[in-house]
Amino acid sequence: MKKQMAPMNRDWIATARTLSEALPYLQRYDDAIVVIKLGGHAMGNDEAMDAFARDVVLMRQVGVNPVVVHGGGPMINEMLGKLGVKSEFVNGKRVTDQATVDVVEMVLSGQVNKRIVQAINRQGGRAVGLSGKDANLIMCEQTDPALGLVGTPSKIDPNVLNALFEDDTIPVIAPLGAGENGETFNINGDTAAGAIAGALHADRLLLLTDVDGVRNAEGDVVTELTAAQIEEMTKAGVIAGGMIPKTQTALDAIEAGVRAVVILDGRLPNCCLLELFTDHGAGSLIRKQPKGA
Ligand SMILES: Nc1ncnc2c1ncn2[C@@H]1O[C@H](COP(=O)(O)OP(=O)(O)O)[C@@H](O)[C@H]1O
Ligand SMILES: CC(=O)N[C@@H](CCC(=O)OP(=O)(O)O)C(=O)O
Repeated sequence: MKKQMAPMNRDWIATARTLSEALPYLQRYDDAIVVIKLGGHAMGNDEAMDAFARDVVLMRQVGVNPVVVHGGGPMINEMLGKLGVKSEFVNGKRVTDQATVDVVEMVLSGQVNKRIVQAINRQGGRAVGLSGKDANLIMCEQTDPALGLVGTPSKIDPNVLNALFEDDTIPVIAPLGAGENGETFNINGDTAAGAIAGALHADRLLLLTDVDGVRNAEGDVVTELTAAQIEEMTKAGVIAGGMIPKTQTALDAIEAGVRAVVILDGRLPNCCLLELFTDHGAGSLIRKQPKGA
């Protein structure tokens, strides 16, 4: 039985000096599913990666089922540059031909995925890396012929994830998907995370990025955003660039049954724990509004 996540009544991160001191304050969040999208810009040095991995392991220890979906745009750019392959983005998506997708798969599934898996395992967790191609996790359709091998998830089979949860294992997913005709599709990391969270009816989707939340025209972070506000701010150009697919992913995920989505700064130490286990949370929260709100 899935339990509802309740906020903690005390800010144990601020008050507890050690983990053992903090543990009695933690409720058990049995079977809550939290999908965390770690963007390439939010991935820091080895120390920051270890801190992220510790957060993920601690989540598992208190009974949450974390699922990590990662990006790696800057790492793909670096490798494409080294190989002399030119690349361009249209509406936040990389135009992807066969040579590009080969590099994307090598970098995401090989390099970035294994770095995260190893970091979690070094912190005492049990992580397994996979991409959307494994066990037909993400089947894709072509998003737009003009973008080439960019995919939109058309069918998610979460069985492999449920088996991993049962086995106390943390899935780490690279955003690539399989096509009906054997193609490998490149999926935007936010889109892949939203689709996985939707299929799992996750309790939370955390989109970790390089800003502390969605900012309004005055530059202040909006702590809770409605669909109407997102629409208005996007029309006004206040939500722009990479924040457009993120807020759109959030709205789609809520529609698909995710309880809440939070856009927050992944570079902040303990950002996931601050968001999940403190009263004040972090970043910008988007959740289903009651009818008529
Ligand atoms: N209203 C807004 N609030 C916050 N950031 C915004 C806003 N509009 C545009 N942005 C931009 O969106 C960026 C995050 O998107 P992106 O660079 O694609 O993130 P990531 O690489 O983490 O997926 C921010 O760094 C910021 O420059
Ligand atoms: C289709 C598309 O654009 N795919 C992305 C996949 C990686 C990604 O999303 O990385 P970040 O989360 O770090 O931006 C790309 O090729 O860069």
